[in-house]
Amino acid sequence: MTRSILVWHRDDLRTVDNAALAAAVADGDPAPAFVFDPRYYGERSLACDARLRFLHECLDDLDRQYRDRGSSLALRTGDPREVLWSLLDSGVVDAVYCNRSTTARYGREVGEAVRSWDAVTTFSDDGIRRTDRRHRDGTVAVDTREGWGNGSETAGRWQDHCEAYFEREPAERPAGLPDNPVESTTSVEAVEDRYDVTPEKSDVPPGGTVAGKERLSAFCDRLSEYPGVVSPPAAAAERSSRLSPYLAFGPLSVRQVYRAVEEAPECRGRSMYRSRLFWNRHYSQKLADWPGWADRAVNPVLRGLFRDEHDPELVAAWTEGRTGFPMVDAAMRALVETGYINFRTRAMVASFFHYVLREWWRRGADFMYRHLIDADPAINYTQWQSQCNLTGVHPVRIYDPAKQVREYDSDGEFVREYVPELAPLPDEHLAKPGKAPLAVQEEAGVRIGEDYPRPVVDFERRAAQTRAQYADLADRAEEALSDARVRRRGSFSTRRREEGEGAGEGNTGEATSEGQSSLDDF
Ligand SMILES: Cc1cc2nc3c(=O)[nH]c(=O)nc-3n(C[C@H](O)[C@H](O)[C@H](O)COP(=O)(O)OP(=O)(O)OC[C@H]3O[C@@H](n4cnc5c(N)ncnc54)[C@H](O)[C@@H]3O)c2cc1C
Repeated sequence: MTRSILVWHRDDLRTVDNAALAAAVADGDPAPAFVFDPRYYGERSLACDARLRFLHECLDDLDRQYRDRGSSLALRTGDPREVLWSLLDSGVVDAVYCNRSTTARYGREVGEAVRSWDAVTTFSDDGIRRTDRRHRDGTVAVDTREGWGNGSETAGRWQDHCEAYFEREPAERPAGLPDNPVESTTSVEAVEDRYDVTPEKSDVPPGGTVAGKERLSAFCDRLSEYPGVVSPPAAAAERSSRLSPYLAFGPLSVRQVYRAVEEAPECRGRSMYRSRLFWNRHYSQKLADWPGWADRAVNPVLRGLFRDEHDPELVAAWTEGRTGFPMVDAAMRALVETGYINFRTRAMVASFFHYVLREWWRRGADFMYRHLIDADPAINYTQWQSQCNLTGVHPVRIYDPAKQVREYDSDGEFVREYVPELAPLPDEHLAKPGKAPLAVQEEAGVRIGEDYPRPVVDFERRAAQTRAQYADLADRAEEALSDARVRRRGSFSTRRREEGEGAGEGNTGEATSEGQSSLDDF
């Protein structure tokens, strides 16, 4: 008798390049399903409504793909462990197939529980090395990045593994499918009504494979522009790929994007972009190796840093974009209004939160995670830890927000869009509006201290205080790295450490955020 195989979709919302679906087609009758978990909805959820809407659009699109082939996407609500167990237990399906998802906290707990059942088969055709052999503390027993970049014979093994993934032919979309024996007990509309999903963000891209493919094809046509648009925040919002939410929810796979980009004419933009797709896989690998990334500092000496100094007023000024530092405020308002800011700007606000406001990184990382449409635990939390040097191997890079305005928004396009109260000021005063002479303020009709706040902290003083504190901790942090497991978690790049990345830009200790410009630069 043909086996009925439930294909459990999570962050793989596509029918092409889907190993679990392809295997279900080969082994029986696929029954595709998605389970809305109430944990991701409501006040305490770490997903904003705009991200939930993006997910819902992806589900509508996935359902259309299945319907075009004679099936449909079954929708259920509840704890996936209970929903899937009851479908297996009642005999509606005989087995569950799913792709491995690299996540943390609750999502990982659910995934691991389901994966342990005999009736469940998991697939990991995603460039991530999973050994699943674990130490007692949950870390992998085999170093998946063994030999990486250290000149040994095994150097580059992870890179080879990842490259092989990119080069392998992806599974094709199934042609025709049987009826889905799993009935939907809910709908996207019912879930939106029940949890009052009312997105307030603007300029959010539409979800789904069709929209993702259109975006990918338009981006491939302008790949040569990429190096020039990736850093300035206004240009990046308009002209960088903006494919990250599609990669996070999976209406497009990283491999599909990689292969489309490989077909474009060779140019610097193409190789830069290709590197970023490796970074995407690299950070997933880091989280797969150690799920603790989302919760605690890699280096035990730096754990809990600034946690007790918490100042709710400062955190509110940061989240609401009223710190008195125009680039930080524009960035935070852009994040909340649109769910997107580019890499450099994310790095700057993270660095500002931790080093300058001297706040515990997790509060900032969770806030950003909630608002990003492309929120990916593997990238967000590892990036926060690296920007805040919680590994003990990175330089303390403190971005000067005024310098960011001068270098990446010199015509004030980004600051004026998100901090309109500063718009009438001449360009040269947008970096430090408090320094604008009173006559200039008067002529522009902008009073700093009334229409726009003065800086909430003394940047130089706080930056110096933090640098001194990190210097004090340096020896102990270095010592903690003698524990092989800690060192391995923090091992982004031996090369970067040797070359002292971050010493550039006038010895301010500020790194270029494009420091990772090649595959060796992890
Ligand atoms: C503090 C911080 C938090 C971040 N959180 C996330 C997150 O939750 N989700 C997320 O997708 N990206 C995150 N990034 C990485 C990066 O900022 C975004 O991937 C990028 O801005 C998305 O825009 P894009 O699609 O136009 O990127 P492009 O510049 O067009 O890059 C293409 C793709 O490459 C990948 N990529 C780019 N930069 C990185 C990077 N540094 N690390 C890993 N992958 C990368 C992304 O998948 C991206 O879609 C974070 C960066 C920082 C500094």
